[in-house]
Formats: sequence, structure tokens, C-alpha cells
Amino acid sequence: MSKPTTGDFTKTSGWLDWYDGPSQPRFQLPAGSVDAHCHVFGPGAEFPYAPERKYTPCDASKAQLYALRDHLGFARNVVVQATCHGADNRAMVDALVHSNGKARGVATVKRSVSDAEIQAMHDAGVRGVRFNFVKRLVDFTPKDELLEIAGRIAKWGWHVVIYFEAVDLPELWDFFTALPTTVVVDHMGRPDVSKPLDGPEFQLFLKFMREHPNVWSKVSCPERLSVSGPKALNGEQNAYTDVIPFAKRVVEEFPDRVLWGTDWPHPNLKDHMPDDGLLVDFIPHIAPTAELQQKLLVSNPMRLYWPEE
Ligand SMILES: O=C(O)/C=C(\CC(=O)C(=O)O)C(=O)O
Repeated sequence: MSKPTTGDFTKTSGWLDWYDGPSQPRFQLPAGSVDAHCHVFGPGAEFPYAPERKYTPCDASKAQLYALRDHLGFARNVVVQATCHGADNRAMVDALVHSNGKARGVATVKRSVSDAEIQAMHDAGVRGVRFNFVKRLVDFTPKDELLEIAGRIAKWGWHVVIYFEAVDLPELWDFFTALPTTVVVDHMGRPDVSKPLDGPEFQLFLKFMREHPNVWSKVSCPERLSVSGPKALNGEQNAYTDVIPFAKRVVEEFPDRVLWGTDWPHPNLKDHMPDDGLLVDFIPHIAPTAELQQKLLVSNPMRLYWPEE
């Protein structure tokens, strides 16, 4: 893979570039596996970062993403719009249209989006919109605007991806449970894994999934959630052990409603940048059987993103 650069922009201070030269995973991904959460950044010289962004990343192009896909052994990607591009979906859509049908996408839209724009994104492979509630990433959008968007995109069969932190779930509960579509939670709603698995915070998240069969979860981002490590670097085969019980619980209780993704190029990590090959080796720790792995990596993402196949 070619090394990270940053077009015409200056990266946020302390920015960690994606890991160049990931190892070959020891875990053999099932045939047809989907990396269901990853991003493209720019390149900034071609697809400028949004003026309202809260961070400026290093570039991470579609060619670099697809090289990683092939290296790790994934067959397809779901490219999720990152907040550094705001509601300008051109870099993400460009990645989809140059994927030979091997990528689908999740967009960010405003109330002003037209039906023709939604249709054009649908034709390019977009299948969802993302509502982000992580305060360090986005400014507040009124809930009535988001509900209006959710109602409109439902006509295309799209779903809503939500990103929030565990402490905010009680306040967001009524809004989330009013959404009319399939709802996909990013990174298990960011649990604090230093708290007990059976404590009130994570139990509320499990109740959210248990009581609402339209709610799915990505069991991704151990590198973001882990407090005690060890980090997925230098051949570590037992990385992020503190995240395992949380992700395994979700996979085992809701095997038909879970997705997994690398989260490459891992925006805003402060502490270390994982080796993506070792991140793939994390998967069998949270999905220990071949049946669970098949659902997590193939059947579930195919049902949501390529239902026609
Ligand atoms: O990549 C992720 O899923 C997580 C992010 C970045 C993000 O969501 C975005 O920029 O849109 C984070 O926690 O900083």
C-alpha cells in the first residue's frame, strides 16, 4: 500500500495516520466477507474536506481502501460517510461507483436534499443515512429534521445508522425508537468497557436491541473502546481483551443483527494505530463459531446491503 499523504490540507495536530503495511491475518475470513464499516478521506486535493469539519485527517483514498480489502481477504465494503466531509458525499459516492459493484455506502444528508439527489445516490449504491450524535464530531441537528429525513429515505428501502455514546442513550431512546426504518448502531453505542457487562449502562443497550427487532449493531472498533489493551500491534493475537465480553454478548444474543467492520482509516485515534491484519484476528474471539462468523461477516451484511443477490 502507498503511504498516507494529506492533499492541500494540514492534518489535525497529533493525527495518527493509518497503518501502512498491515500483517496478513491468521484468521481466514469466510468467502464473501463484507467490511461493513470503513471510510474514505478525500484525497483532499480532489474532494475537499468540509468547512464545518471538526478534524482534518490524512488522505485515505478509494484505491488504498480497496488494496486493504484485497490484502485482508474481504470481498466487499460498506463505505460510511465521515464527518470530515459533512454532507458532501462526493468522495464516498466516487468510491462506490469505482468499486465494480463491490461497495455500498451510507450518506449524510440535510433536509434540503432533493428526491433526485437521493435517487442518484441510490443508483450509485447508497443504502442508508448516518445520524451522528457524538458531540466532538458534529453540531446539533434538530430531531424533527432527522425524523423527516428518515421518513423520506424509507421509501428507497434505506436504513438509518446512528452513532452515539452510551451515556446519551437514555436521552436519545424516544427518538431512536420512533425511527421507521432498520436502525444500525455504530460500535455497540460506545460502551464504557471499564464498567460491568451486567451493569445498567450496557444492559440498557441490550434492552434496546431486545425490545426493538429493527435495531442492529456493529460490533466493531475494539481499538476505540478498549481501556486496557493490549493493542493490535507487533503480532498481538489477544488484543483488546476487555472489549471481548461486550461484543461476544451482542453477537451471541443477536446473531442475525450484527455487522463487523475495520473502521479503516481509524479517524481520531489518539493512542495508537492498529495493524488491520491483527484487527481481523480479533473476530474469532467475539464470534467463536463458523456459523456466527458466517452471519456476522457474510449473511447479515448481504441481507442489508445487497438484498437482491
Ligand atoms: O469512524 C468512526 O466510526 C468513528 C469516528 C469518526 C466518525 O464517525 C466520523 O468522522 O464520522 C470517531 O469516533 O471519531
